[in-house]
Amino acid sequence: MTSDAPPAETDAPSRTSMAGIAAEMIDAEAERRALQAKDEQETLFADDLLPGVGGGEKRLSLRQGLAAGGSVTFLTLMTLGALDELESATLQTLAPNIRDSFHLSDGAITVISAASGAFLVLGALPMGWLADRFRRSRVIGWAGVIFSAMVFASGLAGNAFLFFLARFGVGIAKSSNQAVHGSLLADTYPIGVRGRIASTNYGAARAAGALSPAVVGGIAALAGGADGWRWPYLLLGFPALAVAIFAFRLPEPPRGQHEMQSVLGEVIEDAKPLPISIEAAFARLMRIRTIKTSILAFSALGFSLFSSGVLQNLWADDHFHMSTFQRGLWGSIGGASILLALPFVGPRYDDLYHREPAKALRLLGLCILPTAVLLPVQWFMPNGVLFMIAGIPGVMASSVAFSMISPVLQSVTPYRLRGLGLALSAIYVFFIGATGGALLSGLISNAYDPRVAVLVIGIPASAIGGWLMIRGASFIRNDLSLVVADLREELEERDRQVADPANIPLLQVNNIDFSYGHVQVLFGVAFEVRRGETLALLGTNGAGKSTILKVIAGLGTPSRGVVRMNGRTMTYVSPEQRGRYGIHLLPGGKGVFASMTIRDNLEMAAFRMRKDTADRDRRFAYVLDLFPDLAARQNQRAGSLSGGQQQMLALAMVLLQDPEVLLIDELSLGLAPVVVQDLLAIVERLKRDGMTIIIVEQSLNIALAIADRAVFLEKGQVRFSGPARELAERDDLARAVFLGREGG
Ligand SMILES: Nc1ncnc2c1ncn2[C@@H]1O[C@H](COP(=O)(O)OP(=O)(O)OP(=O)(O)O)[C@@H](O)[C@H]1O
Repeated sequence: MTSDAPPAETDAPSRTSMAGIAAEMIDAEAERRALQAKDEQETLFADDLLPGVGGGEKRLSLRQGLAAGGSVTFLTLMTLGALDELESATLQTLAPNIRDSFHLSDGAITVISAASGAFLVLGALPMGWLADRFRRSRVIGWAGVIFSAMVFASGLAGNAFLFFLARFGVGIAKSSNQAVHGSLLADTYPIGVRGRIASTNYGAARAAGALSPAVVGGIAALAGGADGWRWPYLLLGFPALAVAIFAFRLPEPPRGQHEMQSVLGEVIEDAKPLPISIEAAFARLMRIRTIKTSILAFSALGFSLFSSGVLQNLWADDHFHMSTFQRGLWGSIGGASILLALPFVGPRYDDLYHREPAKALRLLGLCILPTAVLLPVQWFMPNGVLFMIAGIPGVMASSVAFSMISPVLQSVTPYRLRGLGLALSAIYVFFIGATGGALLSGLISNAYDPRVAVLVIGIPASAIGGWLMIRGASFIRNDLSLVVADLREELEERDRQVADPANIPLLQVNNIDFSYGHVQVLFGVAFEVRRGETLALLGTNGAGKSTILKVIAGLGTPSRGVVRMNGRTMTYVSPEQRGRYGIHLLPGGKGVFASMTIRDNLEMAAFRMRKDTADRDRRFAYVLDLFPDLAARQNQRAGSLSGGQQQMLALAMVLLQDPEVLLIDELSLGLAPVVVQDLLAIVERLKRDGMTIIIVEQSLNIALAIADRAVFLEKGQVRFSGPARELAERDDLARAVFLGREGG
């Protein structure tokens, strides 16, 4: 083997000066920024190519849209949503009766009713996860069954604790509404009617919420007595159960079918999607700028919207001495005005989205913004009637904007992540927005008065919410273009797999962009590895070699692009799950527990196999046979081993996992040549045993000695991909490796 001595000693003087190095770093960063800016600009398709946009798409009436997916899904989910809302208002109306029945304090009943909202947020994540993995009709059905059982249980609860537990169940089950319904609706009905479907659903829920106090109060009064409050719960449980049982039979449409139809003209079905890691999904979703800005906008809006009604009533009572009836009347007029406005916003949103999606989002921003001006006008009104009247336009406009949260998110969320995307928004909007806003309003209102609370929170919240929404509008074209690009890539890949099913790569990365915070370090990285192949990843310092290994292992979520194993998408699969599918990473640096013995290190690594002792023994035998040095000194402390031996132990620990794809970051770094030779011999043996290996190597010679193919990365981009020996002939690239080592 030849030496890796750098051939460019003559470059040394210019590089050794600090100023030279600093200038080089500044240049490199400027180049990276330019690349990042270009990357952000690059993906812009014409409007006509975006899903649900432009002349090629037929305009649909709501009736036509519902007919396309069968109206039964819409009606069932709308009924479930309305029953949820009816139930939500039940506790508010019956709170005094329940308090007396269980001999609770005002504080305790308030906590119990507020807790239901928090449980709703708790349930959103699991519901979203289930929605992205399993038949949504089944998830909705089970959630409905639990909901009705818990509603019955609320009515039957013998004491306050059992009542609290029942509320817990109700809250969790209700979160299906946020996370699962939106996902199923998006895939059942065409893109062009999403706005109208959302506004109709919202209207039905609001109407049910408005009717609830009368219905619930009426039933409780009819039943009479101290336990009269139980009857509304017991009666509500029956229709909820009936609709839930019906929901099991709802059809399950292919995920993303309408985007695919619109963009590709056909539907690609992933019959068995791999489980999605919540962390990875959230990381990806928050990289989509339309999602990030609109979730923040709706959360800001939630800060003022959810507590404004209570504060308004408190002020009307304290300041204008309005009676309960008067306040109730104005509340109903306000609610009715929202119901009257909803039939306009849905069609308008759909219409604008069809023509130019950015305009649809801007419309929502423009609905939110005026509240910032209307609030001070309202809260300085001289009398109660004017105060109530002036409150109507702002709440009406903000509420109709709020009703469009689902269509906005549905449009840009990758179809595999719809459930989790909606869950994410529920967490932000209901927990941070509603609960955070309520807490803050409560604090300020206690310290000063409701007017101060509204002005201090409401004005900035509406201004920020509106501004963010308008800002989000400028991102949507790019984000929809990325949806198009991803779908096209998926179709190409599907066609390739159908045409040549015997030749599906074991591992594939395509179009990978990755950023640390705002700093993008990978730009459209793509390569493949076939079964049994050894691929060397080479490149200059900081080119992104370790980062792409992390992306393959699931330790980093790309902001764009796809990772596939055996042709199946695993971009959002957790690192642990990838380990189960056979992807294992030997990271660079120290990978052993220094204070533990070799044996204990290995035992730790084999923890996952503790139940299957036969498998565990087989793997131990294999690994100890590969590393006789380690086998001979199993009781020695790992920290007392040489660097090379520690590297062997780290490798042994990974090999215990029985990897199908082994990712090695910097096998030879800092090790003596003789140790490197030993390690290479082991890699050769692994190759013979059929293992697929991706190895990051600084040394070109080592890479050439073991790799079948090589990929050369520079500044986050693939500069070369091909047989390893061809890379050796590329003088420019080979030199870059040496210079990179020198410079870094
Ligand atoms: N955790 C991190 N946070 C922020 N930036 C990071 C992080 N890790 C790496 N980077 C940056 O990302 C870029 C790619 O780093 P990476 O470690 O993947 O490169 P590499 O090709 O493996 O380099 P080297 O050979 O020097 O290890 C570099 O500019 C690096 O500074």
